[in-house]
Amino acid sequence: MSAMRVDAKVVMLGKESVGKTSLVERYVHHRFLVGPYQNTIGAAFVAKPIQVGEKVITLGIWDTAGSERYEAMSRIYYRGARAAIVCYDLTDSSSFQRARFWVMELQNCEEHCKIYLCATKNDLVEGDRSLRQIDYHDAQDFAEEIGAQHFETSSKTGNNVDELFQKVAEDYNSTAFQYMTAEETGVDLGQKKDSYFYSCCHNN
Ligand SMILES: Nc1nc2c(ncn2[C@@H]2O[C@H](COP(=O)(O)OP(=O)(O)OP(=O)(O)O)[C@@H](O)[C@H]2O)c(=O)[nH]1
Repeated sequence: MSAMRVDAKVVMLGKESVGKTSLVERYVHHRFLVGPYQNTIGAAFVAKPIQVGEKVITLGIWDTAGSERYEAMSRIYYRGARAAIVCYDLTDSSSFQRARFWVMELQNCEEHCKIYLCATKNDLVEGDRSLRQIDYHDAQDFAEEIGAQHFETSSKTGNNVDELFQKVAEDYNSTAFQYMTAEETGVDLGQKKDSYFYSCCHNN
C-alpha cells in the first residue's frame, strides 16, 4: 500500500471547548456540527491537500484534546510540527491565558514551529458585543509580540477559516523546511490520494 506524503505537520492547541475540532470540521468538511459538545480524547488526525499556486501542499493536521488531563499527550503531537494553530475563545478570557501557556511551550520547545493565534466563535461576539472578553487590539499586540499571525474566525459561519489554513500552507510553501513523510507522522494514509483520512476519538 503506498502512503500519502504529508508535507507539513500542523497542530491545533487550546483550552477545551474553544472550538478546535469545529475549525477542522469546517475546513475539511465545510460543515458546522450542532448537537451536544463532545470533547476530543487524545487527538484526531486529518490530512488535507491545499492548492498553493501551482503546487499542492498536504497539511497533516493534529487536533489535540484541550482538557488539561491530556496536556502531556498534546506535547507528543506538537513535536516536529511546522505550524501550530493556538486557539482561544473570544467569549472566554481564561482561554486566552491558556493560549499564552501554549505559546510559551512552543517557544521553549519547538523553535521551528510557526505560531498562528486563532480567535474562535466570532459569530457570538458579532451577535452580541457584550460577550467579547478579549479585546481585538490586546490579542493583536500579543500576536505581534510573539511574531504570530492573528485571525478571528467562526466555524459556525466559516468566517476566516479557509484564510487561516491557506495562510499556513502558503507560509509552509515559502519556507525551505524538509518534507515529512506519512511514516514520520506515524500515519499511513493508504490509497486516499485526493481526499482525507479522519480518525476521531470522541467520548460517545
Ligand atoms: N457559536 C459558535 N460555537 C462554536 C464555534 N466553534 C465551536 N463552537 C461550539 O463550541 C463547543 C466546543 O467546540 P469543539 O470544536 O468541540 O471544541 P474543542 O476545542 O475541539 O474541544 P476539546 O475537544 O474539548 O478540546 C461546541 O459546542 C461547538 O459547537 C463557533 O465558531 N461558533
